[in-house]
Amino acid sequence: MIQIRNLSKSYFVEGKKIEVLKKINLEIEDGDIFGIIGPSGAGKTTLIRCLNLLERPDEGQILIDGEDITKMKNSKLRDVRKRMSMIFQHFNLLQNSNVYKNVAFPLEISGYKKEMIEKKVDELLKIVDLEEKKFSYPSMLSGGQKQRVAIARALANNPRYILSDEATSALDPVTTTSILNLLKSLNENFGITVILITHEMSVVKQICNKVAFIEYGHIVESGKTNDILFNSESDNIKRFINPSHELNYTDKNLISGLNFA
Ligand SMILES: Nc1ncnc2c1ncn2[C@@H]1O[C@H](COP(=O)(O)OP(=O)(O)OP(=O)(O)O)[C@@H](O)[C@H]1O
Repeated sequence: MIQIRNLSKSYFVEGKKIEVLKKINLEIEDGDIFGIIGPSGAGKTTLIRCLNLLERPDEGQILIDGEDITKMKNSKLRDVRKRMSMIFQHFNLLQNSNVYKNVAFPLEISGYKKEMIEKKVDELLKIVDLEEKKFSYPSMLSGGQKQRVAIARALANNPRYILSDEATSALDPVTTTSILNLLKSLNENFGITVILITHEMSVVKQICNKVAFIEYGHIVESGKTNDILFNSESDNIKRFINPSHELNYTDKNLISGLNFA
């Protein structure tokens, strides 16, 4: 289980402090497909980057099975991070390496022997259904195929968590569904917990069992997906789910006070 406790993060831009995450509290249980949704600039990417300490939080704790990873050092931290793989909107593949080399890369870094790497890459390409593209280069692949390579690479170190940062945002709806189905099957068949950032409600509806809505660096609400989708009291969430949602009284007053002339 991951427990995020009072996590805060600010940046300083030209001497001005920008508070990006403000006392975030969240719990992600093993086996969850946990969606983090919210408008652009809400702090979603920063939050996910804090989870694997690509960004160091200023305050707060990130407990994995009760142990605070922000206090861990060297090899212990390396081991925890190794089991948190990330996938990205733009795939981040090595353009001058073929599919085999891209997937083999983390295994080479981990010091596996050549025969072991060959066996493992073949297994991984089978899981993502890309065996026939083993010697293709990224430029020869579709967006969905590139994301499958990235997922195979992400699986190389037997991750406990996959952190997905808008991994389907550059894909068409059909390809999005196929990538989401792949993530769901990894969750079901290998017990991998998926933490998924998206600004698309359709993604959350398709695979997330839980969801947190983040806005201006705050968690507005989190819980089971259906509870957030159907029972949320928050107007901001309702509007995010359904942009044509009726504005509340304060919003109407605000708009009627504006001068559109
Ligand atoms: N390294 C940085 N230095 C300064 N400001 C940053 C940095 N990274 C992010 N920010 C700012 O933090 C805020 C949150 O950014 P973040 O990328 O986490 O939001 P997001 O919810 O993922 O947005 P989007 O959906 O557009 O990707 C933004 O105002 C952004 O400009």
